[in-house]
Amino acid sequence: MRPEDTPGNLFVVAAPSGAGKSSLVKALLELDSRLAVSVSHTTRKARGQEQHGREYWFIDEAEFRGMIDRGDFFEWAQVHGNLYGTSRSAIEARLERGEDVVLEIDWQGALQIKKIFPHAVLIFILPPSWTELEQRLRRRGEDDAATIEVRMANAREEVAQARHFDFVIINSLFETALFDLKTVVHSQRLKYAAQLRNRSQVFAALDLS
Ligand SMILES: Nc1nc2c(ncn2[C@@H]2O[C@H](COP(=O)(O)OP(=O)(O)O)[C@@H](O)[C@H]2O)c(=O)[nH]1
Ligand SMILES: Nc1ncnc2c1ncn2[C@@H]1O[C@H](COP(=O)(O)OP(=O)(O)O)[C@@H](O)[C@H]1O
Repeated sequence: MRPEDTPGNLFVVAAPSGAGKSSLVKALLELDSRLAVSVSHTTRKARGQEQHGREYWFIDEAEFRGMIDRGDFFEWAQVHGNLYGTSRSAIEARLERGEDVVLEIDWQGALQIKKIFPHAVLIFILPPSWTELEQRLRRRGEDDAATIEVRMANAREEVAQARHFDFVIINSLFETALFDLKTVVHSQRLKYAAQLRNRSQVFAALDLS
């Protein structure tokens, strides 16, 4: 099966660091049992509460380069000085089984994914302002001042990429942004179902069977 023929829906969520993408995706997953998140590989060091295999597969650069050489990644990119990648094993089997998958990756990865999976739905999350973005990074309390500075500088370039995405959601009030995200997911499922000719497939896709 070619990647673009896989029956599952693929959602890609990108945002500048601190915009609230992980919080939104986590809340979405709690509400939507048909959605699974793909766990990426990274060379970044784990933060306090993060667990190997839950937030990320934390590996060193030699291991990461080995995976690149073996063609294990659908996409990978350097972001804020670290390497991040989506492995084939993280999403291929799920999509082939017809399950919906969400990727939380940066804009470079999102555009690579769109080339491989043209049906992927790209969603960009924006913060309400630069000031609020910086405050969220500080309030999160996970990064030192230098790291926050790099992320704020990179945010300018990242936000400029929003125009390549299918949807843009402003995460001002959390519940409103979550509702917007749910609507995009629901709408994509309905669109996919409407394209199916077989009645039972339509019902299954709508979860009405
Ligand atoms: N291209 C790509 N980017 C990723 C992947 N996983 C995470 N990222 C992105 O890397 C950036 C930094 O992520 P992270 O270190 O978790 O910091 P955070 O966004 O501040 O929580 C974010 O833009 C993520 O979306 C991946 O597999 N591929
Ligand atoms: N709508 C919101 N209003 C206020 N704070 C938020 C909102 N959404 C997320 N946050 C907070 O902002 C910080 C960054 O969110 P996070 O999900 O880690 O961002 P990202 O994954 O985009 O880097 C966290 O402390 C989170 O609780």
